[in-house]
Amino acid sequence: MAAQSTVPAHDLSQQGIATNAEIHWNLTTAPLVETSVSREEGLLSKDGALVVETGKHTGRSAKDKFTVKDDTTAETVWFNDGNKPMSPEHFANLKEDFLAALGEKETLFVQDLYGGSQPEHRVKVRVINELAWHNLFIRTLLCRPEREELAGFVPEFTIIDLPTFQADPERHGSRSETVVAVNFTEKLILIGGTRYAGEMKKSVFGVLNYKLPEAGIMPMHCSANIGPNGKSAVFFGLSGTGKTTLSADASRTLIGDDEHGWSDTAVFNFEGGCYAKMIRLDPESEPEIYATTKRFGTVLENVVMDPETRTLDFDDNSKAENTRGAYPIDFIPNSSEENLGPPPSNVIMLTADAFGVLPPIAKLTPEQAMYHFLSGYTAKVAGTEIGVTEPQATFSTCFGAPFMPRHPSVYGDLLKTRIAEAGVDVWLVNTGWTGGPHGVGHRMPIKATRALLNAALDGSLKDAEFRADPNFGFQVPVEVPGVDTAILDPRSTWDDKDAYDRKARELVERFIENFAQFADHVDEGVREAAPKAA
Ligand SMILES: Nc1ncnc2c1ncn2[C@@H]1O[C@H](COP(=O)(O)OP(=O)(O)O)[C@@H](O)[C@H]1O
Ligand SMILES: C=C(OP(=O)(O)O)C(=O)O
Ligand SMILES: [Mn+2]
Repeated sequence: MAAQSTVPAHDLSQQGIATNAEIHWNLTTAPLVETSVSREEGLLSKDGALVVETGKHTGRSAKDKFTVKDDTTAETVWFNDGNKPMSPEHFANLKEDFLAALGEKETLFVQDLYGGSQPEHRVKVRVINELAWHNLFIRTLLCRPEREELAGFVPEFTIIDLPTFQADPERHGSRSETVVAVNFTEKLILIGGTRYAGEMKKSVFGVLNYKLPEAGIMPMHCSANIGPNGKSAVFFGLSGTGKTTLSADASRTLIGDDEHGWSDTAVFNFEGGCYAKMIRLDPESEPEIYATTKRFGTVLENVVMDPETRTLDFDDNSKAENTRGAYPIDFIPNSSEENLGPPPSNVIMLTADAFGVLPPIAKLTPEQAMYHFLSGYTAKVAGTEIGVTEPQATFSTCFGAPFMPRHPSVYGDLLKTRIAEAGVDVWLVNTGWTGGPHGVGHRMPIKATRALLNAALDGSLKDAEFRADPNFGFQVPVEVPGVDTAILDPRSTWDDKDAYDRKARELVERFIENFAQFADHVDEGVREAAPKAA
């Protein structure tokens, strides 16, 4: 029995792709799971999740990402070490070899999907996969069109994803056999040499981050949810800072866990699914995410499973530190049906400070908000990017430099306008270390972070007594009901106060050094919002 759905009028041949492969168009979850298992791409867990391995690449290959530099992008893309240029000639070679590889496949899986839940601002994306489980992944992660929309679907962007492709640095201008190449003129993205599925969803993110500012929409690397009072909050943060974990909260309606747009009328999800870290997943502090691991339709990457009993071991990091689970957004019980909410009333900036210097929460002025948004400080936690094996302090502008094709001031100006228009409150939240730096102290308890967030988001925290942080100048609450007062003052949690002061000065120096590149792009108020050197 062939699980075949209608072939869209605009098929691959119309895109210049010639192949004799059997093409599976827009298969739904069940046939994709069946096909993945029958092709031995993965195994079912005892509760029905599909468990797969990604092999060598268990995280994004940030250093292998390229954007074609041509007339479209020369002036609009901010080329730098994280946004590396590729010549049109190298891309042409790469495309030729990708098309040749497609021609030789026996089977291909294609999904037509949307990036973006707000109809006026979404992008139509076609994803062509050689692996059934990759096709299931991207169908799970992006927004799924209604069945009747598929026959007439004409993609704007196309992603060709071939994990078995081996790039050749000489012929393709790549750095290694792995390549993620984005061409904004041809609206084509080529992903080769990696089975880490997250590359696909983050590529669509890059497309929207490029496109939406032209329409005045602020694209954001953030999670988002809606409180019982009907007000939305967004949680900016780099990988590992807690976007996914903290946005899944029984008392709030989830909009999305990773990528959103802020339009005049809404905060809307770019995606239709979530991609959670599974390592050491604790059913008590993350019950909603834990429950998704026991469902048919969830895809688990690199989670270790007993091949006989098919039970999962979330504590085993022998395949990866960055173990992942992909599930549709409605697997989280309290999630928004429309995948969107009203424009945010609160903006949270999450940071996982490995120095243990920043307080667990602070209130920012609009100028401090701009300063911290452009700085994008965190400590990268092991796993999501290759080569990062222990936490390391890093500045990634807009809390998402690898995904932001344009100059940070483009996104900064959008945020500034949005914050001013809506009169939103902005908070900096440290989900990182307390009681000392990484290695001495410990990670902030999730319970404490949640309690502080709830106080900020229900408005009660605004009535607390605040003190100015001596190093950063932002306002830190002195006491919050239900939270251990001691953790509110990071210095008090360190045994060695001199050591704290030294580390704090070191961190301040690093902020100042990093911000120099933005000084000319911001007004005096934002420069004034910087921490002061000793
Ligand atoms: N206080 C905390 N707040 C948020 N996450 C925490 C905290 N302490 C530990 N964690 C862990 O840190 C990780 C955060 O990852 P995740 O929520 O996936 O971040 P992101 O979505 O921003 O990449 C999770 O594994 C979570 O269990
Ligand atoms: C999917 C990713 O996002 P995050 O770690 O922020 O959840 C990633 O960085 O590969
Ligand atoms: Mn996440």
